[in-house]
Amino acid sequence: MARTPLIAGNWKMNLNHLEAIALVQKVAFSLPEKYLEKVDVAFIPPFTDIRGVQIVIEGDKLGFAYGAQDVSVHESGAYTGEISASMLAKLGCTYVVVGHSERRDYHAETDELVAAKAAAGHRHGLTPIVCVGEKLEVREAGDHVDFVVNQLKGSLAGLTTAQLASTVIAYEPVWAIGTGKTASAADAQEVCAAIRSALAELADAETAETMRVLYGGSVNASNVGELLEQTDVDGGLVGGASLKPDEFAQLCAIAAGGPLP
Ligand SMILES: O=C[C@H](O)COP(=O)(O)O
Repeated sequence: MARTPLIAGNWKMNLNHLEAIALVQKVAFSLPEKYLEKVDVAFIPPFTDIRGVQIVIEGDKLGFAYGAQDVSVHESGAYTGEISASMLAKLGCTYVVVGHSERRDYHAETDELVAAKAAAGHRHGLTPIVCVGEKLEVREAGDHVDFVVNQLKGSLAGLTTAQLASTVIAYEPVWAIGTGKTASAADAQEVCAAIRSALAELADAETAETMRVLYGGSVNASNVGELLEQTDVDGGLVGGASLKPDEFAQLCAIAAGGPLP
């Protein structure tokens, strides 16, 4: 089954709304539209940038998707500082990232909360990008596959097969995030394959074959090609390199099968 690769640029807490518009325009200028027939490209900006990103993408009819970095489990009400899935859907978001390791670490997010956020996204037609990944000590102990599979099962608990079918998984080893240390392509493949097997148990083999499993952690234009050659790696959740428009455009072009001219 051929899965269209997805490259999602997670800007984290970078770029104000004016810088956001400029970055999307620069990527659009550098990346000819024909590449978007072979790769799905999404921007995941801070909440305050989403409206601007929507306006430039819709106004210029750009073939990009966009989404948010987090979502509330609640529908509405007295939850100061939170953003609901219905608000994101109304802004035209396709994706919402849930369970990023920075949320798990700095905001004590549990698997249970991550699963509830994924469910909240699904209630409003958003595609959750559910992040999982082990810390260095877990990998050094050789427990990374078991750890990630358990974390995955907890973070998807309660989702139906239909919801799983429209969920994206991102494997991000924590030790590779923002460190310049990428997992080797073989390491990424090992865990992404284990994730797909677990998805086959949670849903069924056919559904698991259609689901996209991304790798994240120091992905750049130089290593994305080898990562995407792996059978079970279907794209990248890109942090630092997504803030550099020329590099991000090149990275997307490589994911589409050929570098920019
Ligand atoms: O969400 C993106 C990841 O945390 C990867 O970030 P990075 O590419 O800066 O390592």
